[in-house]
Amino acid sequence: MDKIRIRGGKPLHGSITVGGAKNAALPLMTAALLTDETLTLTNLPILADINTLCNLLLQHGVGIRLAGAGGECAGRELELTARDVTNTTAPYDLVRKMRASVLVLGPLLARCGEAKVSLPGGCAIGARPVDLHIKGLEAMGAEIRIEGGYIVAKAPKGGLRGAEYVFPKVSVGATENLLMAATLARGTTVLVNAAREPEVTDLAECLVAMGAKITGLGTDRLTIEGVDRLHGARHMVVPDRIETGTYAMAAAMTGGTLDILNTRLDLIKAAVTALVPAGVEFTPIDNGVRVSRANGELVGVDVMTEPFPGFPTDLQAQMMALMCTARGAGMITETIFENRFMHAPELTRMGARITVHGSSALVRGVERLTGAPVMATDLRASVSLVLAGLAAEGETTVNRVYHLDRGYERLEEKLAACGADIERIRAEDD
Ligand SMILES: CC(=O)N[C@H]1[C@@H](OP(=O)(O)OP(=O)(O)OC[C@H]2O[C@@H](n3ccc(=O)[nH]c3=O)[C@H](O)[C@@H]2O)O[C@H](CO)[C@@H](O)[C@@H]1O
Ligand SMILES: C=C(OP(=O)(O)O)C(=O)O
Repeated sequence: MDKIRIRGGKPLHGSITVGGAKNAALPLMTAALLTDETLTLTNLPILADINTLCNLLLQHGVGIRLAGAGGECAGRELELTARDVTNTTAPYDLVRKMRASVLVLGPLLARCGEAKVSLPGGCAIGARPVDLHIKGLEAMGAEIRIEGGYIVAKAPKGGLRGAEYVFPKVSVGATENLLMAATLARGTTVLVNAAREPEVTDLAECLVAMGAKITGLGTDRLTIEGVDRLHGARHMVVPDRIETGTYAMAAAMTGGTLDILNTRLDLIKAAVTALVPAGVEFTPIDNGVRVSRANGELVGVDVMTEPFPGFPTDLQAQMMALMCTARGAGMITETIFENRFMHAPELTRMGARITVHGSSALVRGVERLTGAPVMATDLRASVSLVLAGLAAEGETTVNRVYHLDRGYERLEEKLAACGADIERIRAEDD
C-alpha cells in the first residue's frame, strides 16, 4: 500500500487549483441513467471514486468517454450515454467500494421500473443506513424489500408517483436519490426538509438543464413536477468546497499564503465564519481566494458540524488538526456521524492534546506537533494527518493513503508545488 512521507515545518506559498467536487460529480454521473441522450460533465475531478462509479455505470450499459484527462481540471469532460440500460442490478463487489453507488437506485427505478442495488453497508465513520432513501421511494409507490443484502425495488404499474416526503433528518444522498427519481415520476413530488448542500443544488441545476421541472433550488423544500423524458445536457461540476477548505487550512497551519483557484468563497461560508476568529484571513481574488494567517497566531475556537449551511462534517477532521497547534482550547462537536473522530488518536501520536467525550472533542493547542508514523482511517481523517504532518516538526508517514485517493486529486503534487516537502512512497518501492 502506498504511503505519504512529509517533512514538516515549511510554509506553503503559491497557488493551488481546486477540482470539481467529488460529492457533486458522483450523483451527476448517476443522473446519466435518466436519459437515453448524452450527459456531458465538465470540470470533472479524476479520483478513485469516479473510476469506481464509471465501472458500476458501465455494467448498467452506460457508454462512457473521458476527454482531456491530461489538462487542467476545467478541461476535463466525461460523456455518459445510457442509450439502453442493459442491467438494473448494482452488485455488491462494486457498491461496497463506495457508498455513493446507492445513488443509482432512484434513477434506475424511475427509468426502468426496477432496480436491485446492494446495500452499501456501514463504514468507518458511522452506521450510515439507507432507510430514508427506501422510505422516500416507497412514498412514491415503489415496493421495496431487502433480500440477500440487496435492496430489491419495483415501481408501481405506470411508474413512480409524485408524493410529498418529509425527511425526518437531513440526508444529502436520500435527497439526491429522491430528486432524481421524482424527475420522471407521474405528478408532483415535494421534498420537505431536503438537504441544501451545494452539491444537491448542482445536481438539481443539471437535471433542470436535462429538462426536469424543479423549483426551490437551494432551499429545504424542493418541488418536482414529473416529465415523460429527460434529454442530454452539458454541465460543469461545482468546485470542491471541501478541497478548498482543506487547502485553506494548509496555508494557515504552515504560516504561508496560498491562492486557491477555480473555487468560490460563498461555498465555504461556514468554514470562513469559524476560521476567521481562529486567526485565518481570506481575501477574495480573481477566480478564487487568498488565504493566510491574519496575525501570525492561530487560536482555538468552538465548532459544531451541521447540515449545510452549517460547518461541514467533511472539514471537521482538518479543523481538528488546525486547532491542535492553536493557542488555547476549542471544542469540536460532530452532529452528523457517530464515529468520526478516528483521526484524534492518530493526531495524539503526533503530540496533540485531544480529549473525546461522546460527540465532542476538546482540543488543547500545543506549541508544536512532532512527526510520527500514523494510519489513515477514512478520507478526511487521512487529509487531516497530512495537514498535521505539514505543520509538524520532523518526519510524518501517513499509511493507507488509498483513502486520500478517493477524494484528493494529485494532493502531494499540488502541495509540493507550493513548497511542501512531501512525497508518495509507492508500495512497490517500499
Ligand atoms: C458522496 C457524498 O455526497 N457524500 C457526502 C454525503 O454522504 P451521505 O449522503 O451518505 O450522508 P447523509 O447526508 O445521507 O447522512 C447524514 C446522516 O443521516 C444518516 N442517514 C442517512 C440516510 C439514511 O437513509 N438514513 C440515515 O439515518 C446518516 O447515517 C448520517 O448520520 O453527505 C455527508 C454529510 O454531509 C458527507 O459527509 C459525505 O461526504
Ligand atoms: C464521507 C465522505 O464521502 P462518502 O460519502 O463517499 O463516504 C467524504 O467525502 O468525506
